[in-house]
Amino acid sequence: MGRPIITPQEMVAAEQAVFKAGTNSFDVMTRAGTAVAEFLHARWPEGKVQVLCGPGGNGGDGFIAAARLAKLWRDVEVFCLVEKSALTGDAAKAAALWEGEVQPLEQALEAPHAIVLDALFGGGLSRPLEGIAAALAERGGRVVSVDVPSGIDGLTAKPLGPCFRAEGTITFAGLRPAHLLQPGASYCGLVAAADIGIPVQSQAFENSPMLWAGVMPRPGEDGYKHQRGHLKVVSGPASATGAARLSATAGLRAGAGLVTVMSPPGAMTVNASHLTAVMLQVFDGAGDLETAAKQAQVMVIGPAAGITPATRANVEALLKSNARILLDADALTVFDSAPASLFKRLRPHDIMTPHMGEFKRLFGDLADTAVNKIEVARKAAQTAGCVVLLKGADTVIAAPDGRAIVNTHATPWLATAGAGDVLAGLIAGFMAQGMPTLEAAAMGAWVHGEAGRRVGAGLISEDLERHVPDILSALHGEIA
Ligand SMILES: NC(=O)C1=CN([C@@H]2O[C@H](COP(=O)(O)OP(=O)(O)OC[C@H]3O[C@@H](n4cnc5c(N)ncnc54)[C@H](O)[C@@H]3O)[C@@H](O)[C@H]2O)[C@@H](O)CC1
Ligand SMILES: [K+]
Repeated sequence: MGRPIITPQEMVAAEQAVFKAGTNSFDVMTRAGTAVAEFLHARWPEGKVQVLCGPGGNGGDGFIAAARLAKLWRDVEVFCLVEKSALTGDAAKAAALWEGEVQPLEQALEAPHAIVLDALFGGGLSRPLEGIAAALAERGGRVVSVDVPSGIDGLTAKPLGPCFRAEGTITFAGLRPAHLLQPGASYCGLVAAADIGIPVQSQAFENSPMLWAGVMPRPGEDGYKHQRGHLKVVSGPASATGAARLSATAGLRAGAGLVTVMSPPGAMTVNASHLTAVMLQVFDGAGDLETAAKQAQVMVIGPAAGITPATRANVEALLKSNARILLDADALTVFDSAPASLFKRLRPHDIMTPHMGEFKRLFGDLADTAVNKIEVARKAAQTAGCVVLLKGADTVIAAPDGRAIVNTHATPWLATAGAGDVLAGLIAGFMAQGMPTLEAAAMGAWVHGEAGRRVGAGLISEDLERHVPDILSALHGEIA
């Protein structure tokens, strides 16, 4: 299914439910600590391990991991923020399993080691690290963290103050927002989620082909192009046509049967001189677009459309048609003074794909008031009444019904002119073939990220579409 995302608070509730039903909480901690040791030992197999234990459950996992690592013949030293005798509950039971010495945390600063196991605090931390814990966080070195890097708020994905920067993080049951959202994710390194027998339910998932492979569009053996959907992309004026063509070509690569660029009369020549498989149709005003939308499954408007009253009228006309609409860039910005007039027209199967700048123009301070980016996108989707894909290193896609998908399958090289136009085209191309909007957006973000990774350094947006056939072939289990 892809890994579920739960908040630290939801994790506590899930644990409590399982404990209430009779599962022994120390058995669960034992599974957690054992998973920690195995994660560390498998990926960092050599060198002395310095285990830093906090006063609560996170420290408990650390003691169990230390005992297990010693059984695996690892050289281990344990340091604790509090006296062993001050530990209570499961953490005290865990500490009792560690037969070696427990040194005060201060002594860890100078002690020789190769790898640090950071078991100071979990994702529920609510105040900044102080004193020796803060000094250890700032020391650097090779760190493996339990649950989250200590000092990071698992819910908001923000550092509370000084925090550890890990090469790897092992958490339990599902992922926390901090493992995927920035800036927290950049402190986590490689993230594993161990099954410790706590079932979790969530409406938020890490993007993975497993989420949408079942509804991936695929042409039938006896299919023809008209069954694969018609996508139409609205072009800007003569001096700004490239963005629409990037979207259109990506839509064709995504598999839409027919793709048409809708061109203003003055841009026909320049569009015609650059298009081959993509078709071209003239439009002169909003009425023409509304008519054209009757012969389309999906319309894309926004890439270089122009921040003009005409663009606004075009969007309003398209939203009267039965086609699903993808709104990007200028099609969003033209509503910055009257977002409600856009929101009342949008339907649950439409989609907008803003970056943070465009988002803030439409949704104001929502981006700063919601607890994290997943909630930001969720609230925006509810407010706008359509699917919202909020771009970034951590792209969040949310539907009005509360489902959310976080895509981190990407590369910073994608932060370049035109990459968003390609993303819009891919999503619209999948939608044109009948894929539900949320899943089409998740697949679009994933394929886009994978294409970006395959190009790597030096990427320009024109490079992306060439990689789409191999990526789709692999997703369909065919040899490219
Ligand atoms: N039985 C369970 O509940 C399980 C818990 N697990 C582990 O337990 C962790 C959660 O345990 P806890 O809820 O005890 O949380 P923590 O282990 O993060 O410890 C919180 C404790 O630290 C104190 N504290 C908070 N901020 C501090 C600061 N800046 N300086 C000094 N002290 C501070 C708090 O007052 C509280 O006593 C998870 O992260 C996970 O590693 C796992 O073992 C799975 C099972
Ligand atoms: K930790």
